[in-house]
Amino acid sequence: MSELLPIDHRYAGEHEEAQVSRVLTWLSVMATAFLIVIGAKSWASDHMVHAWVLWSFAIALSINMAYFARTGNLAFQKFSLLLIVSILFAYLVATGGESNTGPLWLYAFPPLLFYVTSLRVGTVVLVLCTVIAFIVFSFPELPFVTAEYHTDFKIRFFSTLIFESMFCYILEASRLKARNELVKQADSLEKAARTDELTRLPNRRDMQSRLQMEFSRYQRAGHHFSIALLDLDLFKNINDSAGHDAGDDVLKQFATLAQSIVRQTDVIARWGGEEFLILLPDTSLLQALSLAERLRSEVASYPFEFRGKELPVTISAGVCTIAKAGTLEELLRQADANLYNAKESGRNRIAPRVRTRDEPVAEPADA
Ligand SMILES: Nc1nc2c(ncn2[C@@H]2O[C@H](COP(=O)(O)OP(=O)(O)OP(=O)(O)O)[C@@H](O)[C@H]2O)c(=O)[nH]1
Repeated sequence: MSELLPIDHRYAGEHEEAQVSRVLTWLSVMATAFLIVIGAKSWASDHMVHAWVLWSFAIALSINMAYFARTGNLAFQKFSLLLIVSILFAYLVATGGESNTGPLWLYAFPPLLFYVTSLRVGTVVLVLCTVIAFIVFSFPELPFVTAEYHTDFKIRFFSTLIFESMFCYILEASRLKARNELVKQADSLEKAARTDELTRLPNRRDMQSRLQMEFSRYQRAGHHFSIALLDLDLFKNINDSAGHDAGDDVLKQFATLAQSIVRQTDVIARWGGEEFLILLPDTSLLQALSLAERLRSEVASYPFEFRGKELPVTISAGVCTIAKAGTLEELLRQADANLYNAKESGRNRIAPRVRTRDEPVAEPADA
């Protein structure tokens, strides 16, 4: 039974990754520039150690950018950027930076963290950072802590940081929800654009892209494939005698029957009107003829009916293999010509003719 092609979001995913990586690169460039300038300011104020520490972080960020430009490893870029920024913030909180304003830079962390990681990882890292900041604030006598903060500042700092973190969480959660909603909508639109509304089979557009893919596979690796172009015989008579609804229902019944007969790897699509096309990957002409013949005979003996009334349904088919055609256009043209021959020879048959038990026949020249 054929399935619709799975929607490929790899392109969208890659596009998103590229965008994240661009944002991270720009943030790294800006942070490096800030660190150089603030480091220079500290140098000018005779805070040599602080200046050198800030420049070291600027160097670390530059190395991270250069490494990413060389390897393109986004996961590593994210991880090392977060690590550098976390250590920088820990340093700023512990030393107070310039005039005890270092902790203020921590406000830049929540949006960056949620953007770069997930909501869960971001929350865990933020809680950890808050705990570390709390320890530094509470125990100024710790060996690596040189700054002391006013109680008022500590209370305001924590409450605003927690408020900002929650706000960023909510914003990121709604951004992700909207994004997932859009992806879902794009998914169903894409599916609808590739599905025939009446039979729920892949439509002509979908089949054309599958044919193109199969043809590329044939050109690349020499995998042969065949097609069978099917047409319901004298379908107009069904519409005329039993009504358009009956015709529609017959098309649906035929689609279900045909899907149950073709292999999992074969694809049957509604090619248009009462015409269907089966794509048979890795299938020779003889195998394709045998499948088409089986389908023809199953259809001829299947009790199609509409509102209790039995309807006589048969199909004709033109089969062709890529080995005999060379190009997709020629393949379709030959299958169509064979279908025409099948109709001309009396319908309810396959062309080129296949040898049956009770009717041994030679293959025609156009096979
Ligand atoms: N009910 C219904 N009829 C359709 C649909 N699509 C095409 N048709 C009808 O299919 C009929 C095709 O008629 P023709 O092209 O004359 O072919 P045919 O009667 O099948 O005769 P042969 O192909 O020569 O065997 C037309 O009457 C179309 O209106 C559909 O979706 N539903």
